[in-house]
Amino acid sequence: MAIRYGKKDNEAGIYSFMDSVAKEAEEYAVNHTTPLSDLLEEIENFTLTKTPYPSMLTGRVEGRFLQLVAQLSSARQIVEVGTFTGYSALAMAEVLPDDGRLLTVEHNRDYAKLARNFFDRSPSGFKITLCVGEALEVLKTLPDAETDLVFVDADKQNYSAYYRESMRILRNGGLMLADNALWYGRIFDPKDDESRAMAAFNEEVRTDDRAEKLFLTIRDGIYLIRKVGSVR
Ligand SMILES: C[S@@+](CC[C@H](N)C(=O)[O-])C[C@H]1O[C@@H](n2cnc3c(N)ncnc32)[C@H](O)[C@@H]1O
Repeated sequence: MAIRYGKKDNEAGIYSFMDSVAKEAEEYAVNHTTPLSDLLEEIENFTLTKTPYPSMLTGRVEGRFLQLVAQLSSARQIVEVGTFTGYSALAMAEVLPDDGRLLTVEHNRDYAKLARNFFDRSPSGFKITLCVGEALEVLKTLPDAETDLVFVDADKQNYSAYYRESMRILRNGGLMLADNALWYGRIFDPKDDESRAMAAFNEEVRTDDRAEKLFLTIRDGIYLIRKVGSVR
């Protein structure tokens, strides 16, 4: 099924990266990428048609990418910051082995309820723990160096703080994926707090010798970071 992206979120609001830069390329990529499970397709359709901010959804290309990264890195312990309707969490959980676990954190109770209902319907739902709360507070409770993969997709002002906590909880060789690293192109000339925070986060990662990094222009940008040194 062909899926069309690029809806404006609201009248006042934000256009997706695809609208302004590469909508056709994005649709082409979607239609040349293996669809995910029926339930993930249902979550995607639900989110695109029934929620006020559909562009928050990662979607098929990024969902498949997250699955591949989890598979190729043989991840067993995954932490996600920003659940929304549960799409990316479930995508990664589906490729985890049965003894793998994914913790996802969401501070909006309504979104958490929607996600939990979807997780309950999935045969992979038992691998997911959904925590309702402030992501930074939850990350601070996690042990050092036991996580294989962190996916950050939430409030932009906290990305640097999420990065520091991720570098603490990741094992050496573990991976962090930071979504919206391009922040709709606003990082090139940041004019607001969120854009400045994203530009500062990208710069912090770029100059951190504890990390190998690859800046990907998939969708709204994904910063792929591999922890290679010990935490100072
Ligand atoms: C871009 S959406 C996540 C999309 C999701 N990863 C997906 O693929 O569908 C960001 C989510 O993070 C949540 N969020 C924002 N700030 C948060 C915080 N400080 N703690 C926990 N959740 C937060 C928002 O409520 C929102 O649901």
